[in-house]
Amino acid sequence: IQTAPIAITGDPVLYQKAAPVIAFDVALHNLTQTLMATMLQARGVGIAAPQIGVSQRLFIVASRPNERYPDAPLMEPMVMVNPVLLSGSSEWELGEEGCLSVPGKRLSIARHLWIDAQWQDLQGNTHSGRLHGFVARIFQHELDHLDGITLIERIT
Ligand SMILES: O=C(O)C[C@@H](Cc1ccccc1)C(=O)SCC(=O)c1ccccc1
Ligand SMILES: [Zn+2]
Repeated sequence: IQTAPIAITGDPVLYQKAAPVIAFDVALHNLTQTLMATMLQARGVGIAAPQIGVSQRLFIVASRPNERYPDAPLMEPMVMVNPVLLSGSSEWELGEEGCLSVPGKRLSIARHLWIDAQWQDLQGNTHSGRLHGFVARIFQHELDHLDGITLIERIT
């Protein structure tokens, strides 16, 4: 399966608002496979389509325990199409984040403790649910990518 180069700070695609996915076709499946392979190769816990130069509203959340979040859940990677943050907890939590598009940086970012999210799967079915902790953090980080926001913009 093909991997793709990851766009890094300065690449205009990272600062655009991504377009909604409308075709749940074989092209979307192929894009998702490339996205997944690229994330796994880069050993990320998430990745958004704009990070491989595709300005579409699609990302993957793939939490696993790691040195910064040892109690993070090990989860099957979740493909989220046209994701929406419906509401977020009033409590925020500071946590260390990295970004595959901002190599070598670890920044402390405030995120909602939990969020109510809605998204579509690759078949176009709509799902919704409450995400907590590290999974909620990854979702919020990836959603920023779909809105042209990277860690650097979050800090400033
Ligand atoms: O740039 C990305 O979207 C991937 C990013 C996702 C992310 C990491 C940490 C918090 C929120 C979102 C990464 O996977 S960075 C590299 C990494 O594997 C990692 C970094 C910090 C903590 C745990 C993992
Ligand atoms: Zn990132």
